[in-house]
Amino acid sequence: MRSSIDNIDAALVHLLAERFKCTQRVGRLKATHDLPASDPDREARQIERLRSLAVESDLDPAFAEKFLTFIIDEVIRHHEAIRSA
Ligand SMILES: C=C(O[C@@H]1C=C(C(=O)O)C=C[C@H]1O)C(=O)O
Repeated sequence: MRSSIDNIDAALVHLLAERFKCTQRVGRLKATHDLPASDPDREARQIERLRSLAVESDLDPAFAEKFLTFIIDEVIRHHEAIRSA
């Protein structure tokens, strides 16, 4: 069991690293085109989507929302840092 948990944790880190590579590119585009760091409509759509995927997968939707919000907050922090660099 623990070796599967280790593999899953490694996959999560790799997936997050890929996601942050994409969001860093979005952050650079936003800074270039003078767009705001955060897009609340997109965030709300993503949160709703992830909540319903969580329900389908038998994962607590409140946890899925908390997890995504945690990641998005970090992305916005990166976008603001890119903007003020
Ligand atoms: C990555 C973006 O920037 C922000 C981060 C988001 C995310 O991490 O999913 C979503 C919306 C934005 O607030 C974007 O606008 O697509």
